[in-house]
Amino acid sequence: MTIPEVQRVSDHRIESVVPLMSPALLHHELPLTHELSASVLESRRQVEDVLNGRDPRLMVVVGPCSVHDPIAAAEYADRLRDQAERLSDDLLIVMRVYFEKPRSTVGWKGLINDPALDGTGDVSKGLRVARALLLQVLERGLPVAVEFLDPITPQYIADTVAWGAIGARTVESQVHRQLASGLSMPIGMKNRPDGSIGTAIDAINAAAAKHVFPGIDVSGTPAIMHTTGNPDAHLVLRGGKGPNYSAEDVNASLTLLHEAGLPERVVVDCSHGNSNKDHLRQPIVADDIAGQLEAGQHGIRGVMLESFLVPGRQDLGGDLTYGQSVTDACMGWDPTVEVLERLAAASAKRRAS
Ligand SMILES: O=C[C@H](O)[C@H](O)COP(=O)(O)O
Ligand SMILES: C=C(OP(=O)(O)O)C(=O)O
Repeated sequence: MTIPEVQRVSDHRIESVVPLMSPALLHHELPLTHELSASVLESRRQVEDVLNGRDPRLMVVVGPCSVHDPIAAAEYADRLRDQAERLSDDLLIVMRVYFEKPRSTVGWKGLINDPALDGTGDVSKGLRVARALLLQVLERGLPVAVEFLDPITPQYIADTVAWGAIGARTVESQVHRQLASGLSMPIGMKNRPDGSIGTAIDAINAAAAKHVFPGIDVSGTPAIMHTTGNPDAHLVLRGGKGPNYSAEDVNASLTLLHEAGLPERVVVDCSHGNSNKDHLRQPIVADDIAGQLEAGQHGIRGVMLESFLVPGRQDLGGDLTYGQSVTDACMGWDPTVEVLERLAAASAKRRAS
């Protein structure tokens, strides 16, 4: 067989192949210092304590739907740090620093995949920019949340993460469940976009088990990963065809978890299917959840909010408004502070009861 024939057989639909640095090289360029490692470990411990009911606070995962401008994200982190400190008796605030966007069909896939926002796909630059921002957020004293979408990228960034999500579109995927079984932090399993909670419960069980699968190690070498299983995978209610945040929905989910022999704990996402992607509805959802906390609902261990400096969303393409989402619509800063205060007061009341 001639070389051109071999190429036709193997790379028929590959346009080009561009080398990528190894995770170890990126860690070398942008190291997690000893101090920051200690802070990640401490944040993970706090997240685990909240999820396991040893810490009565409410976890709030809050931040932009996606990061497209690291400068605006760093400004957001500055503001959020002040709130996290101020409300720390009642809330464990974790910043959404989401770089990987799962698309229903096609669309911008996030800053790691396409840091220039124009489809040129400079993944090397994307990983560098992402890791640099993650370190900046940690330096501000905030724990970090991401969605894990690509099975290769965790080796580049997961050492900085205190809470991870497997999204609604990938929660049924064996690849993602295996990945979750080996990740070092608690993982939220979202209900499927059609509302299926059983699929997320299957994912929690699958992630708790040991797995063996092919992956890459930190040097970038193909490796067979043997995982221990992740005991801290948990359900995230994000709504489906309709919302699923009501007291009845939460109780029904807790019952399903109980019947599956799993800890009765949920995180409720105020955005996505629970707000019908209308950012103005997120405070309404959060207020309902606050009411449930005040009524003594201990199964709700966390809340997710999509929030940025400027409310709403914009399309990529033209001149961009600083601090506004380019994916789903986000709450603006002032309503975010009001929602955090409402949730903090409800968390305090629940603790007192
Ligand atoms: O969180 C963001 C979006 O909801 C998710 O990436 C799916 O977006 P899409 O349906 O617009 O592709
Ligand atoms: C994509 C997200 O959520 P979901 O998987 O629930 O759609 C997200 O939180 O950014």
